[in-house]
Amino acid sequence: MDTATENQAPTRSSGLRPPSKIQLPPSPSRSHGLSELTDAGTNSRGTMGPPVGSIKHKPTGLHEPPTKRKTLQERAGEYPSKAAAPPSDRPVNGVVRTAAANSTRVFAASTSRVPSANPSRHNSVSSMSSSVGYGSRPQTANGARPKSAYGSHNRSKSSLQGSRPASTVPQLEEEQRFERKVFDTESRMESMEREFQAFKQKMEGETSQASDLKESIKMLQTRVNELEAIRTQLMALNEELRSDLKDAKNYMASANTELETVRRNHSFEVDDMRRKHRNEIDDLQDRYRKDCDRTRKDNEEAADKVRKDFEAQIDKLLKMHSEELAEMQKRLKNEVEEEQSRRSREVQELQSEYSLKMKNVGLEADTREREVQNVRLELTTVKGELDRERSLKNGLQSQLSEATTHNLTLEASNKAMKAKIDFLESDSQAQSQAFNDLHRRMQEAIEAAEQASEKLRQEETLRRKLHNQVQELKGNIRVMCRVRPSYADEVELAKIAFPDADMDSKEVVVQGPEKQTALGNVTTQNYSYSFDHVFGPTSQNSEIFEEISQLVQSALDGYNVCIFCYGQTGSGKTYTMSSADGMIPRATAQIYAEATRLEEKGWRYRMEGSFVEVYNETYNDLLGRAEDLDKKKVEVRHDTVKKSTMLENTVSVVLDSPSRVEEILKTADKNRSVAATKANSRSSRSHSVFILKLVGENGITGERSEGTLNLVDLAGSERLEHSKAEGVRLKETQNINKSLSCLGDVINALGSMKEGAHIPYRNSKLTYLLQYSLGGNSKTLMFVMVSPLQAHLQETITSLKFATKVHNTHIGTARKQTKTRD
Ligand SMILES: Nc1ncnc2c1ncn2[C@@H]1O[C@H](COP(=O)(O)OP(=O)(O)OP(=O)(O)O)[C@@H](O)[C@H]1O
Repeated sequence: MDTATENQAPTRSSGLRPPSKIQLPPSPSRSHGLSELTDAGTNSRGTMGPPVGSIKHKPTGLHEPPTKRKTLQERAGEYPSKAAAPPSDRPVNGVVRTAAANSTRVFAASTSRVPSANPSRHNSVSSMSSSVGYGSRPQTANGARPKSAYGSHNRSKSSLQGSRPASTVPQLEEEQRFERKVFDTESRMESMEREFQAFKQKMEGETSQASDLKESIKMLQTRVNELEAIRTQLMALNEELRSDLKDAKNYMASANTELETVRRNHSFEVDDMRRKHRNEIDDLQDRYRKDCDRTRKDNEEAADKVRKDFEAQIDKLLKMHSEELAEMQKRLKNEVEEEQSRRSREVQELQSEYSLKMKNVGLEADTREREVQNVRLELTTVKGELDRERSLKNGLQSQLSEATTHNLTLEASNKAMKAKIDFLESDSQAQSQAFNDLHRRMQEAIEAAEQASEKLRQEETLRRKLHNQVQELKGNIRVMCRVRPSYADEVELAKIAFPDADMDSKEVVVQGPEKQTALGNVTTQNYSYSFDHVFGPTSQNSEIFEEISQLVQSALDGYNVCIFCYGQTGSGKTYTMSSADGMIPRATAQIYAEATRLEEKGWRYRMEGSFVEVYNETYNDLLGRAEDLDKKKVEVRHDTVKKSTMLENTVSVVLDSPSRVEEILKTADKNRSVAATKANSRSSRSHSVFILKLVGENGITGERSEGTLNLVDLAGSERLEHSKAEGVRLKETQNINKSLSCLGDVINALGSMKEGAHIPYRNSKLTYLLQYSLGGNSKTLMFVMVSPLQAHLQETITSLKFATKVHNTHIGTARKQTKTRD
């Protein structure tokens, strides 16, 4: 309601000076007439937010009611326009109606009320209204106010009742009082006028503020418009950016596709390179090994031959020489002896003859002298005979000188013989010189052979290193798959394909079971798996061994190696592992051969084999007595420092010949078959672990290596719900499943291993036993065995999934357990 309407009401009812003269300035905070502006201000704030402090309610100096004030319109309706007020349910109007109904009474009360020292604004307006209300009374002299109006007011009642005139004097008093009151009222009106002027000024100030506000609202609206324009621009920009983003996303997607293609190509290339590299390394190794063997053999043969030739030649020469010498000496000696004896015999004969003749001559001379005495005549005859005798003596003397000459000749020939002996002896020196020469050359040949051996030793060390690098390149956990052949009576076969059998042989595709779709169509799904190698049904154990022989070599080189066969019952685990030409006999045969070969390089190996089974989460010694099975407590101890495992209460066999392995396998088989009478086919229900400890020492280089080869034939992996086992079988199956799942957990944990992460080895006896043969310090190979039967299809798919999980696991680098002697 506008102020005009507000001011008309009292005029109509009272006839006093119309309060319409009082131009109530609009005030947003105090006046009801300004409530619209206030509302507008509030609205503008509501839409624009709090723009300026000027919009805040300012204290006016007037007292404000603690409660919500009535609008001017409401106030106007209180008295004069009560009849015109539209009926309304609103509480304000109700108040207005109540006020209108009691207006007479209210105004009467107001006249007697002294302006409060602390009037509310309501009161101030009331007082203004009351003045108006008071003025509205009929200006009669008697002031005949409705009695009820006074009577209804307690406070007024007492004062007015007591002063009510009963005659003219009191009427005069009443008029005087009335005039006084009129005077009071006028003076109050004046003061109110002043107050109103002040108020008006204030309101004008407020109005200017409001116009400022409007100005600022306008500015704000302009700003809003600007902002709106900016928003539109931004929206457009946003659109552009969005389309750019879309383009970028498209570009990213195409780039990603390209990248993916490039990456795939790259990975193909890397795979190809790796494969090529591996093949080259294998070829090189083979060639190198063959070359080494050939060189070594050639060297050895050449050295042997030369040595033997020399020795034979020397022996022969020495023999010939000594024989010849002995013979010549013997001959010479005989000749000399013979000649000497003959000469001495001759000299003796001549001497004896001469002495005899001299004796005879002396006797004859005696006889002659006696005869001279007797027969002087015969003296001349005797003299002639004497001359003859003298010439004979000369002849004999010449014979003696001849014999002496002959003796001298013999001596000369003896000397010549001696010279010949000397000569022969000097020839022997030449020969011994030749012998020395030969010896020296032989020494040189031996030295060369030793150098070649040393080179071979160095190359063996290099080979070990290269071998390990190759193994590391292949990864420390490898997974291979083998599908066993079917038998004649096995007719319902699963569809298993080997797409790359002619190339790498790494993939196997299994056609899944038939499924019916919602539309009733029967569909099948192909499951493709990829491993390090896939062996088809025609593969032989020898081919399998070719793939693992390098791991066996690693065990000799000082690594822990674990090879295990995983798969359901009847899939070929035992056939692969422990049959007559399975991995265990082949591995031990290779180890023997290799250990023997390494002997010439200074290595001496000690091999010890144990065979244990894990049945129902208990260890059993398969090399002990059959009756001790399930009774004797086998303990597994770990040396955490040396990172090795010891078995207590088990028989360990020193393997000093390949035939010992056969014995071990037979004993284990016998023990298991004895136990099988108690719990069906024991081999299918337990894990068997063949443990071969290899300790090598090199006397030349001082190296020492300790490796372990674990060959594990796991229990059948069929699922519980599929096996429908009960009783003992149920317990067996539960234990098998638990240990197999623990094995998976351990491999999983090793794959995702962070430094110091917990590996749950202790969760099963199997993983506890293999603690140091799985993981960082070992090389692991898993064979997943597959049955070709359709009936086993689900188990086959489960096994292949498990194997894929293992295949995707990367286990840290293996460490060699090699020590160097102090
Ligand atoms: N590659 C193969 N070539 C020929 N015969 C095989 C082959 N693999 C397995 N067999 C035969 O299949 C049968 C089951 O094999 P095997 O006993 O090795 O299975 P398994 O997985 O060890 O079973 P279990 O878990 O019961 O010990 C045997 O008769 C075995 O001779």
